[in-house]
Amino acid sequence: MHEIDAALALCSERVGALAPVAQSLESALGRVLAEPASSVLDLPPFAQSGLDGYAVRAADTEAAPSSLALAGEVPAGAVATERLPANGAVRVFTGAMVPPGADAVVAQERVRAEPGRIHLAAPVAAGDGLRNRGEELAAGAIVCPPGQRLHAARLAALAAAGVERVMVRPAPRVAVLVTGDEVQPGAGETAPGRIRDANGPLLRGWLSERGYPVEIHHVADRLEAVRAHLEQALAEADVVVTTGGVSVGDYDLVMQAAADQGVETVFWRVRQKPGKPLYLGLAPNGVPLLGLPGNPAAVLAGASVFLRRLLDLREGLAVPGPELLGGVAAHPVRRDGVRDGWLRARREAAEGTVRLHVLDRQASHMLSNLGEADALVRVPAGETPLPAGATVQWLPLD
Ligand SMILES: Nc1nc2c(c(=O)[nH]1)N[C@H]1C(S)=C(S)[C@@H](COP(=O)(O)OP(=O)(O)OC[C@H]3O[C@@H](n4cnc5c(N)ncnc54)[C@H](O)[C@@H]3O)O[C@H]1N2
Ligand code: MOO
Repeated sequence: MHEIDAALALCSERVGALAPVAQSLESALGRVLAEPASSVLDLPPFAQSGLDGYAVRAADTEAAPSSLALAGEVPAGAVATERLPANGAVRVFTGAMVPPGADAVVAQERVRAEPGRIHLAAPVAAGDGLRNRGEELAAGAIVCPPGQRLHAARLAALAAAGVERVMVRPAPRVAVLVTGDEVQPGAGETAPGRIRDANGPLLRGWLSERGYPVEIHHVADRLEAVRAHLEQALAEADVVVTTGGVSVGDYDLVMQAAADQGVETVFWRVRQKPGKPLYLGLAPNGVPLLGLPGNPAAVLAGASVFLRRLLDLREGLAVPGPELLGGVAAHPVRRDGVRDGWLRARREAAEGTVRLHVLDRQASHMLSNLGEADALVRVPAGETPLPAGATVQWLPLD
């Protein structure tokens, strides 16, 4: 049996990133950068005013008080072609090009203006109120290193730097095989001996929420059926996930079918609850196969922790998830003596930390506390309950 962190480390060792593709900036939202993205422009691209005011030559204001003749206006977006005359000032606005010869901008609140002239009570220092060309970044400098996910703010930084196309890893396509003859997909009356499918909707939703294309297949508990679906999934998807059929029962066929497809076992069984009989295989074409146990709570924890890691690795993320946050237990927490737990909890923001209220109904086949739960708390195995106030790690479920 593998420790959680050792199993995650095996994922990182064995699972590689997808080949990069070129994409327009607009379509790259949420993708991971595969190559450094460098600025096309000097930033700022020209000497700009940082204020609404007057562009001046600092030396002309040294003998305070001073009086300067107004020599025109440059609104933002216009080109300043005229050189600033001696003892002159040019009206400028925030973001406007500063005329050649000016080396400072004085805020309009600091001058007394009259038609054709401004009066300054105090000298202006060279550089005041100016944004110099290239002072933030020179053209060619790296704006974003590879391995970063392109969220909206990063896209904005790249857009400002004149970047139009980026090399990114494509969103992994995920195939999900929901196994189990007892599982009844879709609507209608539930037949005797059968249960409603929870894992299909869970994984479809979890993946869709995160922007991954997903296909769900329901597969009968027959070796030929599992084999056939697996063969197709491994050929067409970038990550394959199965639910059910990874334990020791006579109808637990996933690992057998995987071996028949030449899939190598990376690990089987992790010291965690839920989700002990978790399986990771690697197909000859590099596609990882994550075998999640059928119990829906094990699927939720398996997606939040292991599927998160696999997707991030396929996308070449520099620091692959899951990203565990810090918090404290709001109450004493009952725990397993042997296996670390992923417990469903309600979180509450409190004085610079997050208090986690671990909920009832934690068994692996139960999902009904998710009406309330919005966090998954990692609780280390232990003989005694974890005391209230103990530091814990947790993951948001939303
Ligand atoms: N003799 C042993 N039996 C079991 C062991 C063991 O070590 N020895 N481990 C238990 C643990 S822990 C888990 S977890 C389960 C995992 O078993 P499988 O991965 O083979 O999953 P299944 O048996 O197919 O299903 C488990 C459970 O989940 C229900 N299920 C399955 N699919 C769905 C679905 N799509 N939606 C809702 N519920 C689903 C299924 O009906 C079962 O109740 O094995 C234990 N057994
Ligand atoms: O590991 Mo299983 O998911 O505990 O019941």
